[in-house]
Amino acid sequence: MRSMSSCASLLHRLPSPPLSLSLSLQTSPTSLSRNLGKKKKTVKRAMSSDDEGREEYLFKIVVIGDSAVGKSNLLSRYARNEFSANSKATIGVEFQTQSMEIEGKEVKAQIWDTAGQERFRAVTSAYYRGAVGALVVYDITRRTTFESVGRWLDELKIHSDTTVARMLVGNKCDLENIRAVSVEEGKALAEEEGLFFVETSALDSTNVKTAFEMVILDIYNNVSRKQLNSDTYKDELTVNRVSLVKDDNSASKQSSGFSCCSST
Ligand SMILES: Nc1nc2c(ncn2[C@@H]2O[C@H](COP(=O)(O)OP(=O)(O)OP(=O)(O)O)[C@@H](O)[C@H]2O)c(=O)[nH]1
Repeated sequence: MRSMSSCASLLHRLPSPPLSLSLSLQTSPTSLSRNLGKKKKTVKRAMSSDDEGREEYLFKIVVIGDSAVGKSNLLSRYARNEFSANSKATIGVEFQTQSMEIEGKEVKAQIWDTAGQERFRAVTSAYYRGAVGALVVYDITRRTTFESVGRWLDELKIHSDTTVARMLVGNKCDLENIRAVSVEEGKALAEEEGLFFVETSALDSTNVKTAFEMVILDIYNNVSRKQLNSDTYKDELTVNRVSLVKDDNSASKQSSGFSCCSST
C-alpha cells in the first residue's frame, strides 16, 4: 500500500532563497554518456555569453549514495519523466544535461550519476571534480543506506569544494509501510550537517523536481553572489566557454562536449 502524503517536504537549510522555485525548463535532452577510459576535459562550472550577450551558466551536480537507493531513477524521472522498476546497477558514470532559465539567464545543470557499488565506480576524484552541487541519497526503507550518508558526505568533502550545495534525499517515500528511517531522523541529520532535506519518490514523482531544482537554485544564488569574476575563476571560464560552444551546436555533440573521466 502506497502513501504519498507521508513524504517529508522540503526543509530549508537556510532562510528562504531570494528566488522562487518557478524555473522554466526549456529542453529535456538525453545526453547520456559512458566514456570510461577516455581522457577528456572535465567541466567545472561555467559562465559565458551567447550571441545576444545573454549569460549562460553550467553547473555540475553529482548524485551519490549506496547502491539501489534510486539514484538513476531519480535522475531519469527528473530528466525524462521515466521510471524503471527493473533498473540495473549503474556501471561507471552517466550524466544528463538539463537546461532551464533563471532570471532570464540560461542555466544548464549537468547531473552525474555513478554506481553505488564500489566495484562499479569510476575514478572517484574525476567524478567529483568541478561539482558545485550534490544530492546525497538514501533509501527510507533500508537503514544501512541512511547510516552510510556520513561516509558519502566525507567523500564529498574530500573531493570537492566546501561551498558545494548539498541536499539530503530520502528516496522511496512511496513505501511508507516498510519505512525504516523516520522523517525526524532525516531532518535531524540534515540540520546537523547543514543540508537541505527532502523525501522523494522516483516511482510516483513526489518532490523529485523540487530536490534537483532547489540545489540548482542554491548554486545559482551562490554563484550570483560571487559574481564569477575572481582571478581564480577565469581559467575555468576559458575552458568551459569552449565546451558551451560545442554544447550549443547540436544535441548530439552535447555528450561529447562534456565527458568524464581523467584521473588525478
Ligand atoms: N518503490 C520505489 N522503488 C524505487 C524508487 N526509486 C528506485 N526504485 C527501485 O529501486 C531499485 C534501484 O534503483 P536504481 O535507480 O537503479 O538505484 P541506484 O541508486 O541508481 O543503484 P546503483 O546504480 O547500484 O548505485 C530499482 O528496482 C528501482 O525500480 C522509488 O522511489 N520507489
